[in-house]
Amino acid sequence: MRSLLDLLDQPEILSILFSLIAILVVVSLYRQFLSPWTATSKRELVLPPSPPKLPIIGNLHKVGSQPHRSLYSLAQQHGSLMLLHFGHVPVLVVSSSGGAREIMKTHDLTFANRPKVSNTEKLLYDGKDVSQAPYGEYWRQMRSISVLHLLSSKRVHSYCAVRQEEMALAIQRIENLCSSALPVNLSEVFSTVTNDIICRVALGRKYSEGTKFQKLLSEFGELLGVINIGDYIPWLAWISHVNGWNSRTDRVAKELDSFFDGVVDEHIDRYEKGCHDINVGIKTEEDQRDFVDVLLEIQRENTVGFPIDRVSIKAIILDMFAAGTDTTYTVLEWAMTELLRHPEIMKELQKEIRHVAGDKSDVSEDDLDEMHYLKAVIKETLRLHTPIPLLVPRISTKDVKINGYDIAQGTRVLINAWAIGRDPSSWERPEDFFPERFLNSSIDFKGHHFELIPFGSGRRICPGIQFAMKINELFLANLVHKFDWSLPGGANDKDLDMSESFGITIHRKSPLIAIGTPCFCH
Ligand code: HEM
Repeated sequence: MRSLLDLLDQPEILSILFSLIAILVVVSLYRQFLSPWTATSKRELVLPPSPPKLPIIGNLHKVGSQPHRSLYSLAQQHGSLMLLHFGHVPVLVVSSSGGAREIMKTHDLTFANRPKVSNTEKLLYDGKDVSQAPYGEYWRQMRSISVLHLLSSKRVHSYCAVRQEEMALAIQRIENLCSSALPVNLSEVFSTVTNDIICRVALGRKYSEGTKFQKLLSEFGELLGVINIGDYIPWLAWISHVNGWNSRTDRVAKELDSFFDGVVDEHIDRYEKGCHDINVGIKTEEDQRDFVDVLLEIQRENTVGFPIDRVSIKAIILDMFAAGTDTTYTVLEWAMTELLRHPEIMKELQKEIRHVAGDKSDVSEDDLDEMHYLKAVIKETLRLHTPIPLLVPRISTKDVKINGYDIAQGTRVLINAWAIGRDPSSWERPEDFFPERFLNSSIDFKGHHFELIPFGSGRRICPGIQFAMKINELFLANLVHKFDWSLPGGANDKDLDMSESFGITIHRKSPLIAIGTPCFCH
């Protein structure tokens, strides 16, 4: 003690001590008032559990090529609300129905925005479409135009004839193959039918370059699923140049853009020539125009209160294809896969459909209301094979507390709907394909039951649910009504390859090939 007092007597030592105290005061004031967390000091923040991270890349190495599966495994160890870091970017991963409710219901407004990533900026016209548009007036107007003129129940009902015609053509193609005892590439049939229906109602006609367009769309879906390292670690952005992702993204964006330019020009030409009635797509009593005609009219008459340019028109049409084709046909693909793996469920479904349809050779849309087992099969498919397993990412627009955890403004949110669909606290025998679970249950997929959210929920819920479901129900019903199905070469149904593709929408990695035998029971 004595020697300490002696030391304090020396003026140099005293001045060093005062400087140290001053530094400590400044640092603690900074931490209190100027650190990024303004409301609370970092010490008091309660953050969700996080797996250990590596320097620079954070947890990116844990994501892998099947993010819904790797994030599911991580959540088993770290919990259903888990904070990861992709490079320097915080990412909240939600894997429980309760957490999803917090994000998409309790705090829906806070999470109503989408994060900006370079792939979607390039591929989706820099957020001028509906799905990536920032939450606000532009998004509201674009979404309501799409709903009013394409996706509302009334509109969807008015395309009934288009669906029936396209389904009849597809069934005819299958019958031709079956009569020559040839296997049917069901994946291709499903994708063509969905694409043709959307083409006819949105663009007014089918396009002969349809196959090329379909290929482009599937490449587009794959690119949307790519994690671009530069979005998370900007100084590593050069990697996407070297590995070719950037040039591939640019090429796909350019080719799709020139396709849609052609479509818009064709519609403008037709309007200028005064041929409003040569539309071969939809013929409803009240309106013979297709969706592009409607968008061009809105542009000409400036009815939304702000100018809509050509880019907005192309973006909104692309959205309908991008969001509507792959997602819809993959449900058919996985439903038929599961039915082929479970012949007893296939038989039960055929029994219901053949009972309701009676002697009729085709199932009509009016028959569908009575087909409860069919609806259960589709729900079970959406639960186990959620088409967009991580939904479409959201971002928090302000600091918020979720289940007691502090979530900072700018945190990206991935909702693992695929994991929620197999959460044992919500589902018995979660890994089994068991449609009966829905027969006496009120659980639906329209965004109110957070155990089953394949279409999301809240303000940004998918507006295409009815559009997709009508196609899926009608086509699946007719397919199993008209044919008995088996695997080629007498393969065992349990051997069916179940590998998943890579991308934002998860479909089968290998196409679904099956043998159809026409059923003459009607
Ligand atoms: C089985 C078929 C489909 C599935 C599983 C599906 C799924 C989804 C999901 C998960 C979202 C994000 C929802 C959220 O953030 O909460 C979404 C958004 C969207 N979907 Fe779908 N979708 C399907 C069919 C369709 C169809 C047929 C269309 C139109 C033709 C469509 C148009 C859109 C649009 C425009 C958005 C963006 C909505 C917004 O951000 O406001 N979808 N969809």
